[in-house]
Amino acid sequence: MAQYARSPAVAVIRLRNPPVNTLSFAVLQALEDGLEKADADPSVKAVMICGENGKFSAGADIRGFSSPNRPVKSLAALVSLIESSKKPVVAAIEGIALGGGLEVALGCHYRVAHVKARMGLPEVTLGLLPGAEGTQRLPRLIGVPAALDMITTGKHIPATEALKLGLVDEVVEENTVEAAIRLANKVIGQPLGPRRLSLKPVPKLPDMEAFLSQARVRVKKQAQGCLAPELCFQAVRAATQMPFADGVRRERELFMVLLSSGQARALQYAFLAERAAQKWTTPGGASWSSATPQPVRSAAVIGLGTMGRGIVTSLVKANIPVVALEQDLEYLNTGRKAVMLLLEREAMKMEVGAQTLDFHNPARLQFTVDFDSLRDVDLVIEAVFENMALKKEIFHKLSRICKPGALLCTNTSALNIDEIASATSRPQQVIGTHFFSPAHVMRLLEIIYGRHTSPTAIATAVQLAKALKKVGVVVGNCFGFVGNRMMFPYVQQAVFLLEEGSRPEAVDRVLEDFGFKIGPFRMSDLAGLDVGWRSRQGQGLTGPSVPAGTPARQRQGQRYSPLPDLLCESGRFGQKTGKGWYQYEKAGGRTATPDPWLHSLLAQYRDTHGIEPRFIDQEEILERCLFSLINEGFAILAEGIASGPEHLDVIYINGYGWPKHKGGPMFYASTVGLPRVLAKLHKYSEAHPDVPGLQPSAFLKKLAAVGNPPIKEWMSYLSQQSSRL
Ligand SMILES: CCCCCCCC/C=C\C/C=C/C(=O)SCCNC(=O)CCNC(=O)[C@H](O)C(C)(C)COP(=O)(O)OP(=O)(O)OC[C@H]1O[C@@H](n2cnc3c(N)ncnc32)[C@H](O)[C@@H]1OP(=O)(O)O
Repeated sequence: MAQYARSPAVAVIRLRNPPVNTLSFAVLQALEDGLEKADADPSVKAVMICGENGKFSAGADIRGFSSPNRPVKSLAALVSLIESSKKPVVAAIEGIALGGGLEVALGCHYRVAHVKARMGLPEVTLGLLPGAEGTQRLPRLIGVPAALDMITTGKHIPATEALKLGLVDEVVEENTVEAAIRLANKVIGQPLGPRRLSLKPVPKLPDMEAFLSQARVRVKKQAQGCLAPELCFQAVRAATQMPFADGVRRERELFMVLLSSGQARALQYAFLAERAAQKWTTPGGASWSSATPQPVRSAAVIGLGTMGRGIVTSLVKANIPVVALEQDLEYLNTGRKAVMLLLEREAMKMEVGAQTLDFHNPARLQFTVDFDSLRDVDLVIEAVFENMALKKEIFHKLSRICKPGALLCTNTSALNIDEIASATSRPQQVIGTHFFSPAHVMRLLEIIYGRHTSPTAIATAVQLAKALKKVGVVVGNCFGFVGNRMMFPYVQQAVFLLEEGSRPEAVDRVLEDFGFKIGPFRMSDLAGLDVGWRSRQGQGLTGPSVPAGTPARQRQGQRYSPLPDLLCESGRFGQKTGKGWYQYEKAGGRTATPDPWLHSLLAQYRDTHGIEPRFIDQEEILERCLFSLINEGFAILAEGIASGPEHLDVIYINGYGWPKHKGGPMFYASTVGLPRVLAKLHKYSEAHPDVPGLQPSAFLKKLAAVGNPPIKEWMSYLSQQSSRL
């Protein structure tokens, strides 16, 4: 757990807890034992602390925070013990020093970092604050503005920046441990008082009060309903107002508030859910543990519309050479200009000193209208618009042109992967890669395997997601896959609520107050109402293919709302036309204003269809929208489309603006309590029997019958009893 060695006057304590040297009880105990041993040995003149396997430490064990057997051993006491050592202690930081790991380093008298190391106090992203005196030591070391920035954002900073801030004393390109031992030998006998951060004053600012009050406004704005950033701010402010010991007491009080909060539980769950979702499996038995990805050394993107441009940008940023293809020169030139603009913006955003984007080099980025240029690429991503016939034509061509091992990806948000694959002679290499707009910004990549997709193809797509710095979530093939399939009932409820008496701005407000970045109507306006309209036309739900005599508000015996179709028929496609569920300052405008035209359309519509409008309260809006989405999630799990609730939550947090501090829809359901979700769905489905999305799924009923089992146990109920579902 921590190895003790000598070199010769320097005691070397190596933290050892693979894979990232988290500070378990055993590690803390071993560290304490090592310090005592070094203290007791007169031949030891200095101590050096480093981590096993090129990593200092990722901090406290996140799984431990929610465990009833949480270690009682205080990390803060150990950090104080390090600081009070009479022999100089040097930290050798390789890889990462995060959270409690960095706090240990702050207790040391000197810090040496490898040039590739990263440091940070990411506790805020887990709903916590640096509770081992980090909020008191860091401002004393690097000043309040920089400390506040690190602590309230949780960002990781590279060693070079840490050196500039004064967080580390030395940055080395070679052996960090040797450099730290050298430094330890050098400082033997030097006074330690000035190196003990708890004894230092917090550096003054010309007007600390003014700085803090502006910073507080900024922190609050960025927090978007999250409690931890505000409490992190309060802890750092305490450092500016109180002596060290009092500041530590304040830090501890604030830490305890956060530790017991639901937000911290949700954020810690979200961290672990993201890791769990990387461990994909399919019902056919393919799995992350046995599948090997193919290398992707070059890629092609077909179609340079909004999605294609973002995908090209993403690939270039990941240093993967790209061939970008369009159907003709006019589209190609428009696409090329747009891609270059995106890349120039991205290059400007890149860290100073980071590798530059090499996008002017034709060997890295080539534009073409010639399909033959795709002959040698390792992977193709087709990103043309959602039209099955067109996609099949392209895949047929690809299967003739591309080299035998090439992975063929389709960027689609709903279309059937098997049907697309059927146009090729190699369906095992066809896979869905559903990017989210803007594709070079959004973290989510939904990876959809078809009936014939090989495990290698899945593993390669997952590897690609990693290379693009995205979260790849592997899911099965069904209409809308996971994200959009769960979104349909949610948006449907939002529209039904309008029919019954609500307004877009009322529905959006409730969901935005809940924490969504954007409510369903503002989201539809942003995405373009015509997208859904085309899809409904394709499904025969609206347009000339609807049989004469079909009731306006019914399709196949189920409730249907033609309201979105009516808007599209009046040319209201959302932001792009300046009018949708809201009005905008101009076509392409972004400021949504409630629209009296729409309000009178709603009034007329209700008159026409004999609907008596009623007041709909916030609770009903929230429950009908969220619980119908969650209900679909349970159906998806029961069908084996996703292998666990974590997958659904990761998709919603990273692709649909679900508030991370509420853990994702399935986690949220577990916090509400499954019996309560079920009871509400029963209530609403009795009131609206013609809405299948409100009828509780069999899996939800099964789980709720047990009570409210922990989310990590849900899938075990399914495998035991799936035959009866
Ligand atoms: C009376 C109450 C007393 C309570 C006592 C509490 C005292 C509290 C005092 C101080 C507060 C200190 C708090 C903390 O330190 S919180 C932790 C802060 N650290 C982090 O947030 C780091 C999180 N980890 C990461 O960012 C990354 O994992 C990474 C950069 C370290 C590595 O990234 P990558 O190489 O991409 O690998 P993975 O992310 O896949 O991780 C590999 C593996 O490691 C697991 N893991 C990583 N960090 C932790 C961790 N801190 N705790 C537990 N597990 C961790 C990760 O889950 C992966 O494992 P897998 O899920 O099994 O695959």
